[in-house]
Order: sequence, then structure tokens, then C-alpha cells
Amino acid sequence: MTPPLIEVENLRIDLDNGSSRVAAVEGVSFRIDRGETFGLVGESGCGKSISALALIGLLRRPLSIGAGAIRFEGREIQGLPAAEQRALRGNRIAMIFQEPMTALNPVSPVGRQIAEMFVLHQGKSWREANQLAVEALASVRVPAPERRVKDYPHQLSGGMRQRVMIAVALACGPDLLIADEPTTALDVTVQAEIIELMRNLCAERGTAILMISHDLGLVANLCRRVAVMYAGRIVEERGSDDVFRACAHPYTQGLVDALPRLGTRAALGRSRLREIAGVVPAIADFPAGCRFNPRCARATDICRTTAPEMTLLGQDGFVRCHHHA
Ligand SMILES: Nc1ncnc2c1ncn2[C@@H]1O[C@H](COP(=O)(O)OP(=O)(O)OP(=O)(O)O)[C@@H](O)[C@H]1O
Repeated sequence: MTPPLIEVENLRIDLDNGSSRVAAVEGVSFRIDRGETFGLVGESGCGKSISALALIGLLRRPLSIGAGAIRFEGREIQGLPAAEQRALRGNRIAMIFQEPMTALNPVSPVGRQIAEMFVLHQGKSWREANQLAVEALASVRVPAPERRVKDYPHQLSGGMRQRVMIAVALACGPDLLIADEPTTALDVTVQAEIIELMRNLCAERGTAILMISHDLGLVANLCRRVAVMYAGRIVEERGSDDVFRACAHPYTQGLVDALPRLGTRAALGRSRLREIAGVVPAIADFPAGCRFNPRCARATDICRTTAPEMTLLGQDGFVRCHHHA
């Protein structure tokens, strides 16, 4: 049997605050197959971004991997020699972030930044790489790419910068693209264009996507499978259709209820959306038992003392809740 493209097993991420060590993320497991689209969703502070950073080896103190394994095509990444790890991250796993300005170099023309990828990772000559950069900009639908290659990031709009970021990320034909809130800073129409672009380019090239967002609607629209994260744990994983049809965890239900629906008063901005009452606890304040219990209408005594085990739902879903739907 071929191993999944990437597999995370029982990942724990520790936060070391000098005098003590607490788990910011715990027992996180998921797998993404070649060409698959997988979403990680949850409110701000649930641990989505640091899980992604762990995947590409970018966690920095005070955070570190405390336990678990991350395997790429069946091989544990942490065990690979440093040079192989770097090659994997440069060539086969790429990442785009919410704010391209933090990832793009402000004093280098965007064409050069794309060309650099071809020179560094594929050994192309600068002449060849410059031509490939023009083609890469055209592939992300930047108009007049021959002229735009000479632009600096600040000369481009937010949407155009995100397109450049995608061009840089896809330059070396990665097997996995990690997208962490890539459209949150953009307005809604530009958001939709960027997601569509990502979806089409990755589908054409067989690139798998790990999409990270607080927006369940966006994630479920793009991804085949969705994992819902709350306070450092995955509480439910389902096929995208099932998330809306039959979500099992009260937290997932809360995220579904918070989505604006077309034609409703909330979607028209005339009434407030139904928000989940309360906030995600800080790492040091994770409650005992089920971490969602203080915000949960279904909570009973057992929820306050005992962390729920995983319950399988059908062929390929699960939930962690004592009172799942
Ligand atoms: N460098 C850091 N030092 C200390 N705590 C951190 C650090 N980075 C993240 N955290 C904490 O880890 C937890 C998870 O953060 P993370 O950024 O992964 O959440 P998230 O779900 O991706 O939310 P967001 O969308 O806001 O990034 C949060 O409680 C956050 O405060």
C-alpha cells in the first residue's frame, strides 16, 4: 500500500515558558493523500498555524515538537539529515501566508524572487529562470507579466501580491501546498478569485492542499475533507459534505451556525450572525475534560472531568464528544 503524502501522528507541540511546559497542541493526527485537499478549521488561537509550522520545521522557541511523528511519503521528517529536510521543504512542501508582504522581499523585484526559486532549487540559469518567472506570473493570471516582473511588492495590490506568493510557492512544483489564511486580508471578490486560482492550479498539477482558516465555509468549499480544531485538539474530522449535512460536534455545529447563508437576513447584514458564546481559552487555562465544555450547551458532569475518546463516524470520519449528534 502506498503511504499517504503526509501523515501526522499524535503530534504534541510544547510551549516552554521558562518555569513550566504546557502542551499547546496535543494528540493531533491526520493524513493527506497525493493531490488531496484537506482543511484545518477553527477559531483564532486553536493551534492551526503552529501545527502547520511544525509540518515544515519552522517552529521556534518557546514552541517545540514534544511528541509524535510527521511522515512525508512514509519517511519521518525529523529523522532525515538536515540537507534532506531543507530540500523537502524547498521543493516538495511549500507554504503561503496571510500577508505576502512578510514573506516577499520588499527590496527585490517580484520576477527576481520567482526566478530565484528556479535557480536555487532547480539549478536553472538566470536567463532561463527569468523567462520561467514571466510564465509563472502568467499562470497566476497577473496581467502584463513581462512588465510586472520588474515591479516591487509594494507596487502591487494585495490580491496581486498573493498571486505572486502563489507563483513563488508553486514554482518548484511542490507536492503539498500549505495555505495559512491566504485570503483573510483580501476583500470578498478577490478572495474568491484567489481560492479558485489555487484550486485550479493545484488540480492541474496534482498538488495537495492543506488549507488553514477560521472560515468553515471557505474550507469546506475548497477541501474534500475537513478537520475541526479546538484548543489544541482535533474534535471532528469529516468529508466536507458531511460537515454541513450531519456535523457531530457541538463546536462544529457552532461554526456552521455562524456562517452567513445566502438570502438570510444575516447574509444581508441586517441581523447579527449567531456567534459561539465565549472565547478559546489560553493554553495555560485549558479546562479539564473536554476543552469545549465551558462553552457547550450539551455539557454534563462527565464533560468536565473526562476528555472524550475518538468515536468513528462511518468510513472515514470521527468525533471527540461525549454527547455527539
Ligand atoms: N511564539 C509563540 N509563543 C507563545 N505562544 C504562542 C506562539 N505562537 C503561538 N502561540 C500560542 O499558540 C496557540 C495557537 O496559536 P496558533 O497561531 O497556532 O492559532 P491559530 O488557530 O492558527 O490562530 P490564528 O488564526 O490566530 O493564527 C495560541 O494560544 C497562541 O497564543
